[in-house]
Parts: sequence; C-alpha cells; structure tokens
Amino acid sequence: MTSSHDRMRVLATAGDRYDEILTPGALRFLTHLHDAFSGRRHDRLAARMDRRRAIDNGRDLRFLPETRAIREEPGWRVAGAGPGLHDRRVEITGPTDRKMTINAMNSGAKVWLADHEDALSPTWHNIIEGQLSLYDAIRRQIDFTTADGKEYRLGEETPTIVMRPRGWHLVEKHLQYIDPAGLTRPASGSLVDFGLYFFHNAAELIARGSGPYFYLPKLENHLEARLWDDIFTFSENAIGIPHGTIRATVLIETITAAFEMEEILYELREHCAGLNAGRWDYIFSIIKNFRGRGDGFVMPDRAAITMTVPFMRAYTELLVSTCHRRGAHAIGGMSAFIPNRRDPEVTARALEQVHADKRREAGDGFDGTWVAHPDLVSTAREEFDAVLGDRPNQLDRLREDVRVEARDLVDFRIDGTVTDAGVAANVAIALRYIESWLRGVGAAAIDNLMEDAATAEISRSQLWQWMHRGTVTREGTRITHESVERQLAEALARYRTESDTWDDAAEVFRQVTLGEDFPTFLTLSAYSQFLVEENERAAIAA
Ligand SMILES: CC(=O)SCCNC(=O)CCNC(=O)[C@H](O)C(C)(C)COP(=O)(O)OP(=O)(O)OC[C@H]1O[C@@H](n2cnc3c(N)ncnc32)[C@H](O)[C@@H]1OP(=O)(O)O
Ligand SMILES: O=CC(=O)O
Ligand SMILES: [Mg+2]
Repeated sequence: MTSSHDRMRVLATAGDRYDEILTPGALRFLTHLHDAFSGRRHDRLAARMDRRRAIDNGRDLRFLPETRAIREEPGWRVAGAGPGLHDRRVEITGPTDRKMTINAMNSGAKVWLADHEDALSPTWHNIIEGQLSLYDAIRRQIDFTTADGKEYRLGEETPTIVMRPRGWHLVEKHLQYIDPAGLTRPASGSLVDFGLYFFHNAAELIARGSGPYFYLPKLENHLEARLWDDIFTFSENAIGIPHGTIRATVLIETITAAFEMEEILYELREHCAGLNAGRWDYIFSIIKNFRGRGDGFVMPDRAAITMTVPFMRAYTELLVSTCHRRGAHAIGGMSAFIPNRRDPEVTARALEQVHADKRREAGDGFDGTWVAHPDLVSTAREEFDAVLGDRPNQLDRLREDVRVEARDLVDFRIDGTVTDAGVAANVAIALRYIESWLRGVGAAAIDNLMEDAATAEISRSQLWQWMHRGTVTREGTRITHESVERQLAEALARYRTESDTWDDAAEVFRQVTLGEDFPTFLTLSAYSQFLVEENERAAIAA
C-alpha cells in the first residue's frame, strides 16, 4: 500500500479496515502535526543527548534555579480530573489487541491504560489494529471470537480509557513525512499514536461523557511537557473542541524529570490530571544516566531494587506531595508479580506482593495505582478502598511532612550484591523478552513476572554496566564479555525453539548489551532492523 495525503505517505501493507484509520483527513491531521512540531521534537531529542553527556561528565542533578519562582508560587493548580477521571483507584494497563482490549474493558478497573508504549511491540499491524480496537471499544462495537469459538463481548460497565502513545524517541517508519521543503523522514511514533487516536475519537469520547485522555511516557524535563501542551492546544483548535478538554497524566519515569515534577505540572497545567510513578523506567533511567560515572556506582541484582529502598521512597514521596500541592492525582506504579491461573502457589505469592505494594501506595497518599492483570484488580481495590472509603481520591492529603532534598533522589546506595543468579536472570529475561518483542508481543509473563520494554531495559543495562565495570559477583565470577556470552549460550540452549526469532533476538541482545557503546533504548535499532516491513525498506532505499 502506498497512498498519500498532503505530505504523509503510507509505506506498508494494507490490512482489513486499515483505511478506516488511515483516512485522508487523519493523514492530513498528522501532516499538520508534523509541520508544526517535528522540528521541536528533534531539538528536544538533541537536548536529551546534551544533558546525558553533562551528567556523564559529572554534572550533578539539582532542582532548577531558573524555575524557582514556579515552585515557590503557591497560587497555581492544574486542571485536574476530567469527566470519568475523578476516581482512578485501580487502573489496568495492557496492549490494545482485540482480546486484551475487551478483557481490560471488562476487568472492573476504573481506568484502562491502553498501551502503545512499554507493553506494545510497535509492528505496523499492532499499531493500526490497536487503533481499530480503540475506535471500536469507544463506540461499544467491539467483539472477538477465538479460533476455537470462545466469544468476547463488552460488559455494561467499562473503565475510562487513557491512551499511552509511544515516547519521543521512537519513529513510525511505515508513515513517511514529507516536509514543506520536500525532505522526507519517518513520522514520529508519538505524533502518530496521539494524532490518530485524537482525530478519530476525541469528539466521540466527549459525546459519551468522557474525553481524550493520555498518559505521557518517558519525559525527561519540563520543556518536553511544554511541547506536549502546545500539541494539545493545537489539536483542540484543529477540531474545534474547547481548550483544556484533553487531559494528560505524565509518567515521572526518568531521573531528570524527578527534579522537574512541579515544572512539568506547571507547563501542562491547563491539560493536566496527574503524575504517575513509573518505577521500571525510572530505575532504567538511573542506570542509563549514571552507568559510567567515575564514582563507581553499580546497582545490585535487579530483585534488590525494590520500592522501599531509600531513593525510591524519596522519589514516590516527592511525587505524592508535589501532586497534591497542585491538585493533581498521584498514581502509583506496577508491581511485576502476576498470578498464574494454573499455579495456586505462584498466585498466592503474587497476591501477597501486590497487596503489600498497594497498601504502601495507598498509605503514602497515592490516589490510585496500576495492575498488570485482571486477577489483580480486586487486590488493588481492597487496599485503596481501605484508605479511600467512599472518597474518590485523597487529594486533600497534602503530605506537608515530606522533605526530599536533591541528594535523597541521587543517593543510590542500597543493600545487596550482584550474584551469579542475578546475572543469569538478567540474561534470560533480556533474551526472552527481546524474542517476544520481535514476534510482536510487547508484554510477556517470564518466570511469573510481567516483563515489558521497561523491565527488560533494566536487565540489559545492568549487564552492560556490570561488564564495563568488571563487576565481580558475590560468588567470585568477574562479569566479562565472555562470561555474558556463556550465559547467553546457556539461555539459548534452554529456551530456543525452532523459530528464527531466537537468532535475531541473540543478535539484538549482543548489540544492546555487549557493545562498546550504550544504545539509549534497546527498541531503537531492533525496530529498524526487524519490525519494519520490506516494502518500507525498499521505499527508503529508493
Ligand atoms: C513498566 C510498565 O510500563 S507496566 C505497564 C505496561 N505493561 C503491561 O501493561 C503488562 C500488562 N499485562 C500483560 O500484558 C499480561 O498480563 C501478561 C503478558 C504479563 C500475562 O499475560 P498472559 O500470559 O495472557 O496471562 P494469563 O494467561 O494469566 O491471562 C489470563 C487472561 O487474562 C487476560 N489478561 C492478562 N493480562 C491482561 C491485561 N493486562 N489486560 C487485559 N487482559 C489481560 C488474558 O488475555 C487472558 O484472557 P483469556 O482468559 O480470555 O485468554
Ligand atoms: O511505565 C511504567 C514504568 O514503570 O516504566
Ligand atoms: Mg515506562
């Protein structure tokens, strides 16, 4: 399929009903978004590199002196919840294939985070099928029947949908943007996901008493929030809906954004509903930014980096108090423990872990939280009901007792060591997750844990850092290129099947783990090499 409208060309195979999403009007809207914002996206991405270099060279993170007035001005508040967002005590997250969409909509959660980010492998099929699922779910016209005849339909009561587009770093190579000067480049994944969802559904959502709501992933600073805010205003004007109809919940999941929470709320104040503590990317961001610093910083085994270690407490406490001071919801994160309907012991352990995680969050003042699986909705709800009762949230709990200094956010010392088992687990998780992602499955249950792009990043970045630091495990093994290769061979021997994807996964694993350089995201080159369709490659070559 090669079609174009204005200056947005589709370079991919057409599927059933894709033309309902890739309409001339939608492609034109994407073109306008790119004309207005793709230059600023590039500038923001370049600024990320500069900031990372400065941190690598020893620059300390601090609360910005130039925005002190925003932090000290007590008078401003964010827009807060839109219709259907006042009570967010349990939010289920997950990818947007048809079956998962219906299961999430029937899960009993208050909100469904419809994920085109950490949980979605961005194949062209997944991106457009996801948009079709959302289009149909919003209009209550979605159903699904499995090959063996199991039928899925929507129940009466369904959650408010909050869509999470891809982060700024990702491109959508199946859409080619031609700028006004005639230069071509891949479209932005963020603008495509946001733009298609907004264009097709904003008016319908408003008519149904809800609204166009978004989770914003992986922001690194308040200028990226300003970019999103301008995109929202531009989009509202473009389709003629009132300013401030869009609501955004921003993930604080990078170490640099943790120093700018208040400024991020301020930039988005006319569109902002809250912040979320995205713990997995946050840990990844710490390792990524501090991996090479001269102070010898190394995190212990992934399992030892829990939510109760001091620097994670500092981050979540600061998030709750910042949000409530400004009238924004504070939403908790994802425990990776998942139940297994075939294994009561695994389920019991998961429920215990999730209870404890959600009890802590509700007690700390969070207004709601995430779960990964429908069988965890009632567990999280119990813990939040116990604290909230009939109140929709606890915005009135200001947490004025919280005192978090810059040094509390960056004091990464915790108990724990690197062990042989920790190394082996990281190798197996990274390899198995990448293999799943290359098959188009962006969230997977691996050894009874939910793994997605964020958790897998922690595993591979720890390996990269341990190897470059020559870390010695508790058992006395020095982690080297050769030792990780040995672990990789063992993991391949244990898990590989007939599928060719294992060879591709091993190749990606080596690129993102064993290279001299540290790729900023594991998905970047994996996408270009393995997820882009042949005819798109040919178009680029031509
Ligand atoms: C770091 C972050 O960003 S966290 C947020 C991003 N990550 C996610 O959203 C992960 C979401 N969770 C998932 O994708 C899944 O729960 C997985 C992959 C971890 C496990 O999925 P499965 O192996 O299918 O689990 P399981 O077999 O127990 O599922 C049982 C049923 O629940 C459904 N289900 C499981 N998780 C979800 C979910 N999150 N949303 C909707 N339905 C779900 C399954 O589709 C299955 O339905 P069926 O009985 O009709 O076939
Ligand atoms: O997106 C959430 C995270 O934990 O990462
Ligand atoms: Mg994340």
